[in-house]
Amino acid sequence: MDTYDVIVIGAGAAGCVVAARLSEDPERRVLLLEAGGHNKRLSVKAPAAFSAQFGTKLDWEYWTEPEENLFGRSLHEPRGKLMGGCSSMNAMMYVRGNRFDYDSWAAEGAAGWSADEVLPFFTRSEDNGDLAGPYHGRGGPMHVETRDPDPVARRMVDACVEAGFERLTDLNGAQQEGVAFTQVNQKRGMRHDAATAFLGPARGRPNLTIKTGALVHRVRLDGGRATSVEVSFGKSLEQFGADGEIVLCAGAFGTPEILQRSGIGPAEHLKSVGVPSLVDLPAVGRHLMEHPFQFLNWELVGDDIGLSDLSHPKHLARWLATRKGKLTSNVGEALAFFRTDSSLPAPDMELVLAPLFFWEHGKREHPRPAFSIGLSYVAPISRGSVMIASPDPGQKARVSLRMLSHDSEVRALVAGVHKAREIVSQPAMDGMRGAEINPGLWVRTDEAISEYVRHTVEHTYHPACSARIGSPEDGACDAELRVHGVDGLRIADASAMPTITRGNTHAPTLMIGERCADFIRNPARVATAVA
Ligand SMILES: Cc1cc2nc3c(=O)[nH]c(=O)nc-3n(C[C@H](O)[C@H](O)[C@H](O)COP(=O)(O)OP(=O)(O)OC[C@H]3O[C@@H](n4cnc5c(N)ncnc54)[C@H](O)[C@@H]3O)c2cc1C
Repeated sequence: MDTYDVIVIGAGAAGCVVAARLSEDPERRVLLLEAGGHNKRLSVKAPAAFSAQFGTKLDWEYWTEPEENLFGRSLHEPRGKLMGGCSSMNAMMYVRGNRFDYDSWAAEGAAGWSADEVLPFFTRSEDNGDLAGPYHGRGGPMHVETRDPDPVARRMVDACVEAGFERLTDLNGAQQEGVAFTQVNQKRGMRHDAATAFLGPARGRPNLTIKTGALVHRVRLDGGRATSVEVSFGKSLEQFGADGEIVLCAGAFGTPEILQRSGIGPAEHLKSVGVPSLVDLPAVGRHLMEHPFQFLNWELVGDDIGLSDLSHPKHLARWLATRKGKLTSNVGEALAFFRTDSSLPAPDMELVLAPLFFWEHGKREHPRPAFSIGLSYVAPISRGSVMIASPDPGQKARVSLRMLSHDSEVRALVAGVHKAREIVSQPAMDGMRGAEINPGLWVRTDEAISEYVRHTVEHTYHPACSARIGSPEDGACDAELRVHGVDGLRIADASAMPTITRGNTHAPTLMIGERCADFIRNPARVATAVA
């Protein structure tokens, strides 16, 4: 059996950070295991093509169980199965969330995770091409920049300002509330995913071994310590030993799946699916959080057609020749944050402003040019679950979001629909605003909008918190990301978030990866966990 100092499971957003940082020490032998393959594909590199990956072999393609509050609909949760994980599939929006998120984490027991304490781990990763100052980093591995937005997106931002939003340049600075063009993870017109950014400079290191096509079945324990990993490459089964630590970075679905298959999770459930329980941790797979996402679309009239002709071959030709043009769009070109209720401590709604028709994960088309506003409800309270149905790693877990379990969540989305309509009615949109396509003007009353939301709401592709930091009764790991009841096993990915952040989840997950690497590199320096 080949043995390493550290084994990292999953080369997604956080896994790439952990493997790259830990292999900076040439004495540390690091193995990175990834079930998917390489990320050198057009649909990965060309920013606007991200949704072309959905339903392909690059997508784990999770579907939720029928959602009880959404008239029994099952929702598709695409998840990147390739180097970079979802960071190679996402819409590249670089958003850290609100400082209230991190201060709440710390207040609820996650010692060391307050906004001020996590800031250096955000800036350490960052190479911001446009913004500087105390909130931003230069020279880090992950490039961040503001693109040149489409004219339709510019007008949508002007309309937000007319509707009362403050115009900002930085949604990751002192103030999140307002409207700004999106900062994105792109470099020279291409996606800058975590594999490219973090592993690109690390690949040549002799102490870093990367294995793709490596489906991790389970972590093996010996005397309460995680000592090896069982992996299949096609039909052949192999085992790799860890002298030091094993770090789970398989994402909000993959990490609780692997823990449960390893016998670490809710004992009763594990027994019921034929897995011997080794460590009874009820919270593994519970507390799953996700942002509900409601799109609205309008027809676009006048000379500007936004990104509506994106699939025309001339745009691909231009991008291939120059890495410029419409294919560099991340679709969500501008973002606005606001509170649906002024008594809230922080914004609960993120508006994603997109100069094209987007509906059902980009699968639907509209015969005429259009633009969209997506409402991402960033302060949800519903909790779902990720539970394996068998010990077989080829069988995906049962995922339930239990989205919109609380009427207050629907009320917030209804307020968001009213706000989006108010924005679109502003003078800045005159000459551009056509007929409302979805929901359509006949859906007017709060009651009708509520019903419509339950029929059509999706998610923002942000599952999190399914193996979260918390006490052994309520969480999977402590504040230094160590799995409760097991030595030598940590969790570093979106599943570890105590609660979901108010914004997109990629940047916070990179930060979690940075923190995990720091915990492992500097065990004496880090504070003792409280959780
Ligand atoms: C379509 C889409 C759009 C998004 N848009 C944005 C956005 O614009 N901005 C933003 O901030 N966030 C966005 N996100 C969310 C963001 O990308 C994720 O929150 C983030 O990538 C999560 O990182 P992670 O490390 O937790 O998991 P992932 O990045 O999903 O990585 C997990 C890795 O583990 C691997 N893995 C899983 N199971 C196994 C196993 N058994 N064996 C071996 N390997 C395994 C996976 O293949 C994957 O590579 C989006 C996500 C999607 C899918």
